[in-house]
Amino acid sequence: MTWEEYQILHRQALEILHMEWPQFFNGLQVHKVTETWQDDVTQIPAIIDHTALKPDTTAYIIEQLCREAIKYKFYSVCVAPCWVELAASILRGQKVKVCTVIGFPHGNTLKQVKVYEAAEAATIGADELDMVINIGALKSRKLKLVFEEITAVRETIGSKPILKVILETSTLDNVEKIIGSLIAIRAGANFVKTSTGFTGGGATVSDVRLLRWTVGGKVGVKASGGIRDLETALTMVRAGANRLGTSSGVVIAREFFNKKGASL
Ligand SMILES: O=C[C@H](O)COP(=O)(O)O
Repeated sequence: MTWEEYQILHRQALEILHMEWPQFFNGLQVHKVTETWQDDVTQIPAIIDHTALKPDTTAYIIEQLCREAIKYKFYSVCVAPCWVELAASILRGQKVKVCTVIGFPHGNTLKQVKVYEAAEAATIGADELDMVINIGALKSRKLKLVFEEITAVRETIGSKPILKVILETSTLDNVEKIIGSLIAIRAGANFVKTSTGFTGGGATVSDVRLLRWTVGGKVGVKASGGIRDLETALTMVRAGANRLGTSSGVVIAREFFNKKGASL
């Protein structure tokens, strides 16, 4: 997609937001969209959320995930809520953060359930929460519902835990991706994130670029789902990602350190 094509989609998204929900624009500061994005690609492991979210993940896998995160200096481990306490206890005193998921993977549970899950997760040690947006509501243009859910989570957890909103981009058209991102920013999200890795498609370069163009430089973009090697990781960062979610972190980190000729 070219910059000109993007701008047409951005205008369409704003028109839909205005039509469906005029109050959305009260106080909204639409940032000046910048065409280019550059980030530091020299520290790939340090922006990886080292992820194990499969239903059959065991305590042993979580312990191993935490050990790997310390060894390769990943940003965080991303685990299901039931493993937050264990991960937090292993990582106490370490730089590696604990990230968990809310309303995962489908995003179609009740708002109250997401709020409760987020509050509990933060209490037991989660530093970062990756919350799945209500995809069906977004596609039905029930935009207030989408917004209220993210706002409710943000207000409940307070300002400290990092809140990432998973859009599940492979299920959305481009205008929906822009609308979802604008709502997420307005509701206080710190990041927009492409995918759960559980519903078919994962991160694509064009989606990452589109999200970066939409959120500007102050909000993060996490690319996730299907990132299996260093080249893909680098491509995502060049497109605008400043965080990567992947269950292939060790493969990517080994490639990275081999290439740099650095020892751990
Ligand atoms: O949130 C991150 C994803 O679940 C990771 O997906 P992946 O297993 O395709 O790397």
